[in-house]
Amino acid sequence: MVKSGLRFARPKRASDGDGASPNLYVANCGPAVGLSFEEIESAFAQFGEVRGVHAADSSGARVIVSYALNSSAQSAFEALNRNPCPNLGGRLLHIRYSVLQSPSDQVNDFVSVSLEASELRIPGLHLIRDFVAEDEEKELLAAVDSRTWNGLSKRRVQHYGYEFLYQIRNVDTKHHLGELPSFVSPILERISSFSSDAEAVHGIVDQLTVNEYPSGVGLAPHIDTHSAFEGSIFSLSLAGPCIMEFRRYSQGARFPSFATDEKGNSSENCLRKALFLPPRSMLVLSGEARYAWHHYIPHHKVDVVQGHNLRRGTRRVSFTFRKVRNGPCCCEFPQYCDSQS
Ligand SMILES: O=C(O)CCC(=O)C(=O)O
Ligand SMILES: [Fe+2]
Repeated sequence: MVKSGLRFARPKRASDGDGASPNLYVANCGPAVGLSFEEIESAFAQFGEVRGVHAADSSGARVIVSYALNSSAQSAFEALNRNPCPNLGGRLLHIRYSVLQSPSDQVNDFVSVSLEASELRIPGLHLIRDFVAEDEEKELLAAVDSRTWNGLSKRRVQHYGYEFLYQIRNVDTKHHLGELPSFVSPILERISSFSSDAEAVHGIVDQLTVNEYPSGVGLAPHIDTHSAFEGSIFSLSLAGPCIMEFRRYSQGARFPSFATDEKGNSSENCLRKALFLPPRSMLVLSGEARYAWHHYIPHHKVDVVQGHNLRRGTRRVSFTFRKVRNGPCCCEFPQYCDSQS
């Protein structure tokens, strides 16, 4: 039985709710690790009446098992926590007591994922599938793999044209690294022929960041700094898929009055929409999509897309092409603009 509509939280402190909750937060357990809700329910039902099994978040690997009685939760906790569970293929479960969140604390971690950019109805957001062919994808990956990667804490990057400095979220304009490498010339040609953006022509896109994300690694919600780049942003996905979430915060972006946790969950209400990015597709962000919406890659190994669990590849490599800005940004979204605040 899968219930939705109720949200449970992992207690903030290990002792919170110990033995005083009928709800267990169970990690390493769920459809993403090959366990159906029915199997989970029947394994936990040995310890008492199970009222429901809920997805704890959109990872597919963490569930809430909700008992009728606290004592059942306690028995299951004592028997199964950090012990291989014989009825679930010997899986080692990590269990904590969970508490029901009050509606004001609830953060909706479930955003339905579209396959088509047009369904999101975000002006300036476009996705072009099969922007490169499979053999070109291999060549592009081989080209960057023969160059030096720079290690960040969870992913690796390469910068061309200008270096992007993560501490200041801006580019070092005084230090030109040279022309973009010749292996991206066909991509630049295609960008200029596909794009209606007059600025986005070959030779005018002058900065490239290549990101390599291992499976399970994402990117914190952000808007690319307005004062750093002008025109459209073009991001080519290679090697593996991911989902990208778009968020429109009412408070603006530069001096946010909200806090986001490591999953990007925010205490402030925002509009959230998500798009599946298949390998070899080109995402184009312009206008409102580029200047007013945060983009975010959740830190998932498995994305739930239209009811299917899609496992990320061992890596996703993206090529993000941008144009370094000359002069301040004069966009129509001053609340998100570092040049205008
Ligand atoms: O990996 C991607 O597609 C997006 C990268 C990105 O948003 C960035 O580098 O600012
Ligand atoms: Fe970005």
